[in-house]
Amino acid sequence: MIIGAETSKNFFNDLKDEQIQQCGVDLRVWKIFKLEGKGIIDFSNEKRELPKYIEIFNSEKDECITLDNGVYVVKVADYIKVPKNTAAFAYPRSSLLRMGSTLYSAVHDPGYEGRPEYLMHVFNPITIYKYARIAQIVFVECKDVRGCYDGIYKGK
Ligand SMILES: O=c1ccn([C@H]2C[C@H](O)[C@@H](COP(=O)(O)OP(=O)(O)OP(=O)(O)O)O2)c(=O)[nH]1
Repeated sequence: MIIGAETSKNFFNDLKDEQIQQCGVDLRVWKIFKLEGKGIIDFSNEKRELPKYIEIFNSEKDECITLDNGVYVVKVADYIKVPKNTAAFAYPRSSLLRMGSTLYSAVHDPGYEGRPEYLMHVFNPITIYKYARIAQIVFVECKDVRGCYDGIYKGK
């Protein structure tokens, strides 16, 4: 079952009122990166390597950036704490889709905390202002959860 925003707003530290939606919470841009080089992914994570992240935008320092068509990684400004019996999924705001860009999200695991990073694909040039609301995250109750996330992305 989806956990509504009146509860899920408590999974964050300091949200702005505009971020609280009907059943989800809008997430703000913090940093945007271009990728340089290749990634390596395997079964055990032993060989796992991320590409180099080149920071091209930081909401703490920059007013806005215009992104040409391409692929970027976006790190959100909002620190999330996913409860133990809960998972979460982030979706692009429909306004972002209407502008010809999208975000791709993986699963936010029970027990994860941190500022998630999403893949952003720009199909039509877009100007992004600092702390722009670009995604909405929705939390769902989970049964039969097998432990909590304690991987390399926790707390970052
Ligand atoms: O699009 C997403 C979705 C999730 N997360 C956060 C929350 C999640 O709990 C954590 C790990 O995600 P996932 O389990 O998919 O990572 P992995 O590639 O399987 O790495 P690990 O081996 O650490 O599980 O990253 C993101 O940053 N971006």
